[in-house]
Formats: sequence, structure tokens, C-alpha cells
Amino acid sequence: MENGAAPTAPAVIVAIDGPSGTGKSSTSKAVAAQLGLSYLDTGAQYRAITWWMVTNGIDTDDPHAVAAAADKPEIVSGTDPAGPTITVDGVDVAGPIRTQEVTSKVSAVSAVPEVRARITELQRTIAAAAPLGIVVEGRDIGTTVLPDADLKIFLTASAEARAARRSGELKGADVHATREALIKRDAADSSRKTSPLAKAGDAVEVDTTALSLPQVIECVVTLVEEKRAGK
Ligand SMILES: Nc1ncnc2c1ncn2[C@@H]1O[C@H](COP(=O)(O)OP(=O)(O)OP(=O)(O)O)[C@@H](O)[C@H]1O
Ligand SMILES: Nc1ccn([C@H]2C[C@H](O)[C@@H](COP(=O)(O)O)O2)c(=O)n1
Repeated sequence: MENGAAPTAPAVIVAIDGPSGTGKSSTSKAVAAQLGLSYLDTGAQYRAITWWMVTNGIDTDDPHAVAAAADKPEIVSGTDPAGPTITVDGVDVAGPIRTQEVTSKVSAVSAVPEVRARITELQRTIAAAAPLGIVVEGRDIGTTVLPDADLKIFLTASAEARAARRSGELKGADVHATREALIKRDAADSSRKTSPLAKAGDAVEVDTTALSLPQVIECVVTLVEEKRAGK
């Protein structure tokens, strides 16, 4: 380099999609931290808008009511993988968006086209502003939000493995009930008309059923490094 500065790698955009409990958040956060990239949890954004609808008395089973309110809340995502944040109208909602009530209503809210248009625009703005690049995780990142991502990963795992992981998180949760709830949410997310959960044609599928979390992280880091090296 003429000025003696070290060459900087161009920003890299990584899209990680897959059904619930496949390890998207854990993997994306760790990969972003390891590679010095930003991190965006798009599920948290859909949960945040759902939380706002519930808190403001909007009937989440009425798509017209949800559509009419879709542009009202201001959702802000912090993208540091060491401490991602999410606020709605300035209120920290990181805890409230994980309640059972929000989880049971988020698929209906996120199926409304006006909600998807609003949140997709927000996601693209955040990704474009990430100085060194970003790992964005969700359901439709590789297919719709960032179809030109440098690398697309689609994580999968058996319903049994996913339910066991989730039940481990929710102390005392019934594995069978957790499995049924995961399957129901995946079916709703996969069958909606607008931007369903789907694997992009050019995504690399990684089945995490028999892999530990560190093994999945290593696999994805390697894929990003290979992509950067032009392999
Ligand atoms: N390969 C793995 N082996 C064992 N446990 C894992 C693995 N990957 C993730 N986990 C654990 O499974 C749980 C769910 O992981 P995570 O939240 O990352 O999944 P997710 O795909 O983001 O789920 P959701 O879409 O529902 O938010 C966490 O407790 C996480 O530590
Ligand atoms: N890109 C995305 C991300 C998430 N959603 C919806 C569907 C999920 O059931 C819900 C919660 O996501 P999670 O926190 O479990 O990752 O949000 C979506 O439609 N598109």
C-alpha cells in the first residue's frame, strides 16, 4: 500500500436463516464477534413490533388492524454482537419480547405484508451501514432481505434436537410440548404468502443435529473466511 496502511477487507454480508432453535442466534453472534462484524437478530425486531401491538391493544389476529398500525412503533436495534439491544419507542424490550404471549403471536404479526415491508427496509438500512460487514439472522434474509449477501447459510436440525435445546433453556419445560410449539411456529412461518421461511437456492445448508455449538461456529467461520479468500 502506498501510504503504508494495512489493507482492509471489504465489508462482508452473511445471511443465516433456518427454523426455530437451529442455533441461528448463538452461531451468528459468535461468528460476528470472532470476525469483528456487526450482528442483527431480525426475529427480535418482529418480536418487538408484536410486543408493541399487544401492549397497545391491537388485535394480532386482525391483519387489517396490524397493517394499519405497522408504521407506528419506532424500533431500534443495537448491532454489537457482545451486547445486542432492542428498543421500541425508547423502551428496552429485550426481556418482554421473549414472553410466551409474544412468541405465540409473532407468526401472525410477521405474516402481515405491511409489517414485513417496514421491517425489511429497516434491516437493509442497518446492513448497509455496518462498516466492516454484518451477520444477519432470520427466516428470509437470503431469499428476500439481502439476496446479494456474500454468503448464505441455512441451518437445520431435527425437531427433537431443537426441542431438547429449547427445553434446556426453559427450566422444567415439557420437551413434547416444546417440540409441538416449534413445529407449529415453523409451519406458520413457512406457509405465509409474503417472504416465507425458505432456503435460498444458493445457500449452504448445515445440519446441526449432531454438531456442538462450537463445531457449528467453526464451520461458519471457515465458510466466511473461504468466501473472503475468494475460494
Ligand atoms: N449445535 C448446538 N448444540 C447444542 N445446543 C445448541 C446448538 N446450537 C444452539 N444451541 C442451543 O440451542 C438453543 C437455541 O439456540 P438459538 O437461540 O441460537 O436458536 P435460534 O435458531 O436462533 O432460535 P430462534 O429462531 O427460535 O430464535 C440455545 O440454548 C443454544 O445455546
Ligand atoms: N427474518 C425473520 C425473522 C423472524 N421472523 C418471525 C418468525 C419467527 O417465528 C419470529 C420470531 O423469530 P425468532 O426470535 O424465533 O428468531 O419472527 C420472520 O418472519 N422473519
